Amino acid sequence: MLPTINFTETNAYKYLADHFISINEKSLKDLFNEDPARFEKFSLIFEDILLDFSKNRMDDTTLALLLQLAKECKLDQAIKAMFSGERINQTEGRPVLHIALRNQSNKEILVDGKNVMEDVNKVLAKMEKFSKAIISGEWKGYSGKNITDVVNIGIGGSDLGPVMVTEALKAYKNHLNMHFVSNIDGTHIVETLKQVNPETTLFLIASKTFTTQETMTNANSARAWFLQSGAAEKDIEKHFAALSTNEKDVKAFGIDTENMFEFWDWVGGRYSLWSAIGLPIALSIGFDHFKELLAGAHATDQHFENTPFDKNIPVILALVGVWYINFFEAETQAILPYDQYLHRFAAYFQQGDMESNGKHVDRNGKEVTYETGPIIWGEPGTNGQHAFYQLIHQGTRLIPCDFIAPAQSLNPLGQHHPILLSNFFAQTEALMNGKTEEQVIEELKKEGKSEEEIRKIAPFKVFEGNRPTNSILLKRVTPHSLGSLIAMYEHKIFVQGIIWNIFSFDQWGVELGKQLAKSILPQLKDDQPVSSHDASTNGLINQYKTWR
Ligand SMILES: O=P(O)(O)OC[C@H]1O[C@H](O)[C@H](O)[C@@H](O)[C@@H]1O
Repeated sequence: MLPTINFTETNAYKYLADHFISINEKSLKDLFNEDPARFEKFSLIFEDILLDFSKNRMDDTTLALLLQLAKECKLDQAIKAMFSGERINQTEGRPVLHIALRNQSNKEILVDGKNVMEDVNKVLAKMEKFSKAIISGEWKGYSGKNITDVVNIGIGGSDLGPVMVTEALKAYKNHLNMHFVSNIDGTHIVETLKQVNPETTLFLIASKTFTTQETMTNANSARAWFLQSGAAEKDIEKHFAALSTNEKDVKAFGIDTENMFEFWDWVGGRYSLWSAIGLPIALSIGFDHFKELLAGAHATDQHFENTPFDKNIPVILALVGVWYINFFEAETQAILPYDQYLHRFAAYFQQGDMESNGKHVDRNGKEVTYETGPIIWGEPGTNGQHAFYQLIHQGTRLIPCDFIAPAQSLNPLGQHHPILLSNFFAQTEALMNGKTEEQVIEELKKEGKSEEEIRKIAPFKVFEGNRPTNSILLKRVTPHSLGSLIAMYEHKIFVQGIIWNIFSFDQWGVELGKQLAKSILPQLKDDQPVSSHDASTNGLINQYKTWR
């Protein structure tokens, strides 16, 4: 069982609330001037990843109090509960064991007296054999040709992780063309099927439940297309595989369980890229690289489990986030990777974070009286700079940002990488230091502007600065470092959920819309006007009926 402590009733919270008043008056510039050792104190290196959290609006006291908060919320107990396989997803009665999927130490993890590592290793071995057969061409399509294209059909956690990782690790990719179909909009599957040949295409039907409407509809359309293109029922076994926990429905769909890659209810959808759901990753970059991804995540797991909180990267990331969300009242968190390969990283953690911690009821079943999960957003640098950074620099909101960049480029081309990184370094410096009115006036004078012109324009050119950032500098994007980085964010989300006293591993909030869609669908069959909804919904449905 997880602790059920209301963090606003801890001593640390009360001290933090007082302490906030004095910190809020200080600028980041002051904090750096006051403490020459600030960078050394407020940065951590883990393997080839440096976290610099020194450009945050906090000092030694803040950190000490935040660490005390973690202690008072019994974070240590919660970490132990997760790693030991306790059913910490209490609202669904399940353990939370994505850490087992990448447990390269193979240390036993027991659930109901059974070591889950046996099943995990069995499926990994099956994934290895299968991916090797497909990649090498030993596995043939129904007409004897090699597989050239893989179409993953899944949505949410059965899509976002594999998409993000295959994009992030494109530099490690083999000859297989990867396609991902998620949206129920027929356009997605139709446009994808235009690009592939049934004789050389492998479809992966990825769904934890194997009941998700979008995925099953897309899967059935893919199956129909395959059969209409000249293949026979018996050929399905060469071209369709399932990644799921639901053996019964996989069989009913017509997929041989030989081609089923299993995972278990203790793997949350948004934490499933390490499981059979990662098969498209293994196919795209090869199984050995997939294992390195798991090893990177495992290294972070060990760091998270065993490192004192003051040196523990996920814990620090989480506490700094809590500081902004609950004291500075920051509503959003930007994730800004300065790496084109990481272009889906923020989108991935929109699900990871917002589906986990977008909760308004605490672990006692009571309405919370404080903010929980932030709104996660972001785009890769430098594109974001030319789009929305204006608001981050000069808008009225405080937006904590995580800047992420690799020191080494996987595509060193002329001056591209130094230019990219000069922007990465410049942005966090600019956000911290800003530009004073005196500096603006000085610059305008140098440009030869008149007193009158200077007076008019100067206020608009001032940057107040004092805007907080984390910088995460990786040596290089590799399967290992990416695995580590993803796991850092996963555990950050876990820590925040513990502090906020919420359940991070269910997602009841997505159910209501699904339920209503199911009841609306039959009403769309005929042209009879509907009147059973509110006036707005009736009006929209009836207009649709006249226009379709
Ligand atoms: O993998 P599936 O069972 O098809 O689920 C796909 C997705 O749909 C659900 O609505 C949940 O919100 C997600 O957490 C999940 O990843």
